[in-house]
Amino acid sequence: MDVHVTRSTLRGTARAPPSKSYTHRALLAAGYSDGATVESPLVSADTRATARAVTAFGGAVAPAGADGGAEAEPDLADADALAVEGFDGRPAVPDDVIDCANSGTTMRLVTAAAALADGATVLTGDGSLRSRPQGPLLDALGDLGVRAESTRSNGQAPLVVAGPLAGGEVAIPGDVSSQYVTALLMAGAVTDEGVEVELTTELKSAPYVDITLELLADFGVEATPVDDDGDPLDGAAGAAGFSVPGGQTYAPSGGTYAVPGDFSSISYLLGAGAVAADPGGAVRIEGARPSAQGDAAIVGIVEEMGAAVDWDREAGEIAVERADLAGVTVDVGDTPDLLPTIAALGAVADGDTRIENCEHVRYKETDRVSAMAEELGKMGAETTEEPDVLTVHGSESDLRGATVDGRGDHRIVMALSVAALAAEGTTTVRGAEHVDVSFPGFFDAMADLGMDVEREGAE
Ligand SMILES: O=C(O)C1=C[C@@H](OP(=O)(O)O)[C@@H](O)[C@H](O)C1
Ligand SMILES: C=C(OP(=O)(O)O)C(=O)O
Repeated sequence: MDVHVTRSTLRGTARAPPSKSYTHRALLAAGYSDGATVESPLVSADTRATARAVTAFGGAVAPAGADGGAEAEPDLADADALAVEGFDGRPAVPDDVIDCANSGTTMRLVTAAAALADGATVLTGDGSLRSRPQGPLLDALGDLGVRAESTRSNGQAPLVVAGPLAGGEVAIPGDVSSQYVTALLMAGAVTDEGVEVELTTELKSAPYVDITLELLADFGVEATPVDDDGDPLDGAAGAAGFSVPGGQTYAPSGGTYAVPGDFSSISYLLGAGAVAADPGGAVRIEGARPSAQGDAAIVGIVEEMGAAVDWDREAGEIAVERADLAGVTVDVGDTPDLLPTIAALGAVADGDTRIENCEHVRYKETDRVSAMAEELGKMGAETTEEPDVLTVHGSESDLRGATVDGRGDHRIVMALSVAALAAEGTTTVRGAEHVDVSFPGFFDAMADLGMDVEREGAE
């Protein structure tokens, strides 16, 4: 699908979709349990992949309250809650290959789950996912005595994993993906011996491990970040390792778990308001309650760029007014998914926006550092790309409509659409259907706020 976005003025209220990161973890944690209900889940292409994996391991995922038919893949769309039948810590050997589609989180978390099964699991995904790094996790599982291989011996999917995993001590780098740590902690809790993870390089994307720790605690599972001396820390930032005792049982209090709103998705709504809210009004965002999400940093970033932002944390509501934005310097070591949004805002702002510590943002659905530099360039933005830094020269950028490529990447599509709101004329974003990965209702929400958007071709 192509979308044609013409410069527009926005006003009104949008609701943040539920968090993708929490939904993945909640579905898998419910799978590790003997059954639980996941309330207000994100139902999207990526979270469907995790639901498929839970089913492949012998669990089941269906809309809560639906009369339990035996459909292989029940329609989860629009479900307010999902009833998950668990596999109780003992995944069955899947009947078929697990297709993780475009979802890195699914592939990493499910690879470690597969290591618990007494037999082989094969995991694959789309072309993007089959080019992303899985080697460090395969090596770690290999060191723990499990067969864990890339079929092409290049550290990329397709993967073959054959357990069972008993637990133990393992070392892994922290600067490629935090999802490896999340995967080992979630699986480690149901091993016999538990797992101790030592980080050989500094942890990037650390708040995502905090999300994991928060969710594990809500499912009654203990896992602890530790410092160099093995002493416990309050959070994942600065951790030298992690420890999860084995023999634990997943069970959320009252049998249900509620997913909070998604701050990575909120970043587009907030960014759109900051560049295009009606001067006499504001854009309001609901579903923005605080949680462990590092991407809540977008609220402070947009404020620092000069927009008036009011966040009522208790009500979970953010109001943002349009402003003449100014460039900022931001370290995205903890918040890789904000890079496309910040780059788009930087192209609209005056002065330079320097996005530092971004090398790991190159290992996502696409190399997002190059993708944003090149696609914003087509719209007239000047950028400088270094391995670890992207600088957007806002003052030299004269944004105008162009045809840009979403690179098959949901975040590139949404960020370019935000830039398009402020560009002269009309911008065509190719491959816009990929928003289905994390924010299926993105263009409906934007149109409701007043975006002038035409959709062309199949969704
Ligand atoms: O654990 C998670 O839910 C995620 C972790 C991050 O990845 P990395 O840890 O690979 O940086 C993030 O980019 C991704 O969108 C979701
Ligand atoms: C990188 C992302 O997700 P994943 O790693 O799950 O593909 C993302 O949502 O931006």
